[in-house]
Amino acid sequence: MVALSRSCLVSAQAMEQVESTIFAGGLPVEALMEKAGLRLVQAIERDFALSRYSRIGVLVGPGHNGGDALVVARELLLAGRTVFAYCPRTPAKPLTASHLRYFQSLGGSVSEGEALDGQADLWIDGLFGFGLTRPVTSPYAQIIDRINASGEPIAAIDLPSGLSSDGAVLGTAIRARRTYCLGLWKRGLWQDAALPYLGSAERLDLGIRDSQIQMPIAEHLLLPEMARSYLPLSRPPLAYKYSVGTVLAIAGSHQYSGAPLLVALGARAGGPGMLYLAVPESLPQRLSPELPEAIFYPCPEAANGTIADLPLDLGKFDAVVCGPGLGKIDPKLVERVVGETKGALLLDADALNVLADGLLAALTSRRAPTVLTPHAGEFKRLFGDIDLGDRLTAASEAARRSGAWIVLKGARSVVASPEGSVWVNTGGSSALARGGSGDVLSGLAGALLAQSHNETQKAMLAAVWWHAAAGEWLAGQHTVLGVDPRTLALGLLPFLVAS
Ligand SMILES: NC(=O)C1=CN([C@@H]2O[C@H](COP(=O)(O)OP(=O)(O)OC[C@H]3O[C@@H](n4cnc5c(N)ncnc54)[C@H](O)[C@@H]3O)[C@@H](O)[C@H]2O)[C@@H](O)CC1
Ligand SMILES: [K+]
Repeated sequence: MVALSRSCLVSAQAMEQVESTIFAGGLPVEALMEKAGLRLVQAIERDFALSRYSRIGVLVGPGHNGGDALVVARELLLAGRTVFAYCPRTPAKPLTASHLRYFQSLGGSVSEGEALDGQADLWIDGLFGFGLTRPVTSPYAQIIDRINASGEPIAAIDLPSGLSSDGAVLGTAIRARRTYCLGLWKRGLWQDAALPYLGSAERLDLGIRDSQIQMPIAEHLLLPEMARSYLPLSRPPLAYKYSVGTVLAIAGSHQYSGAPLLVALGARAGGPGMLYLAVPESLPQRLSPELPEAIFYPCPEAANGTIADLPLDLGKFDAVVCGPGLGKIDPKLVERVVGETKGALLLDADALNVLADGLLAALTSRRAPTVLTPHAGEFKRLFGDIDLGDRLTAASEAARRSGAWIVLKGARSVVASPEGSVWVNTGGSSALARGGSGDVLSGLAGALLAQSHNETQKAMLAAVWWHAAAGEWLAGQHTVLGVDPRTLALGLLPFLVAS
């Protein structure tokens, strides 16, 4: 079991509660600040070859984030580095003020209003942490914009200043090279909106024990080691093809005649016992050479090249994937799929669009797990009144309303369970921002769902992690331009073997 402190995502308020538990337990705030500062110095020395920098500028804000920064500045000074503190306002918090005095007592130089340009070739951002409560204004906004514009690397303490701990960018924000989050992950760092500011992020452990995290935690990082531990799904020695998962994909149209192949290749990597494809009748002869193992249901076609009927029993599959490339299919067909599928049902792409209004009502009658995999556009059509500014809350609210699992795809995909848990994927690459990547995910997820006997959490967390991590891995080999959906699907298993 992964320690809660490693995976949990907290708001500023939750962090304050944890810190008050720590202080009430007897640790002085000064000690925690000193510990944070020393952890920061270690990490900064590890990540930045400090001897390469001629002048290190430490931005000191009015609160304890500034206090952390001054501990770092003092330790760098004592290590013989050329460092100065830039402190635009007298510190509001006494502890920060005393660290400023001590830094100066050691001969540390402090500057206030001078122009910043060219003053340093490495900046450490201690302006604001999780105490930021309103958009940054003068003089901080100008300082942030000038430092960003300088192009010099910035190491951010706890959060890039200007980013709220819930993820909203309040005005302007530091664009960090590296962000060192203290103690527990602040949830805002994992909203897509934070990505341009975060740089690469690391959590610095401050020795917070799970017992000190007393509030219920609903939001977690989808830690790679946790998702990886789910794969490959266990397979009993006495398996036979029908016992290890049967998955049906309902996909494709004349316009999107390749979608069924992408879904099937994604499913294949997931290792289902049987793979079935319900596609427009003109497609099988093109698809079957690539998919010798697939069993086809050729479906009558409508005038617009979409599936016009589904001549099959939808109740006999462990999992059904419906949506990729369906085009403007008759909504009644999707309603039939929702009504007649007895196993796990994953709805993606056009199945989501076509049912936008009627979908949610239809889902409530289902007993087996349902998974919706919208990207932001599909999400807006389905849940238009839910604000996507906070993707974690949005996915969770949609899951609660629909009673379905929600995979809100994006730079960092969010998985939300109907019971209220949320996971944010840590990986991902813009290499996957291509039509068809989602088809591969739907197929892979469907194959894992077919074998997971209602352990939907395992199947979905494994699928989302696997798909994104494989994409990153492949981008390393083919560049971000070279991960077309077919390369991705064919790379899923080689990635898993290598990881
Ligand atoms: N509380 C603690 O014991 C510890 C806190 N830590 C550090 O302290 C930070 C939290 O410290 P604080 O709660 O003092 O707050 P911050 O240092 O994050 O914010 C500074 C102060 O700025 C003020 N402020 C908020 N928004 C502003 C705005 N837009 N313009 C101007 N001023 C604004 C607030 O009054 C706040 O107290 C954490 O992010 C972390 O870096 C760590 O040292 C660990 C120990
Ligand atoms: K900061």
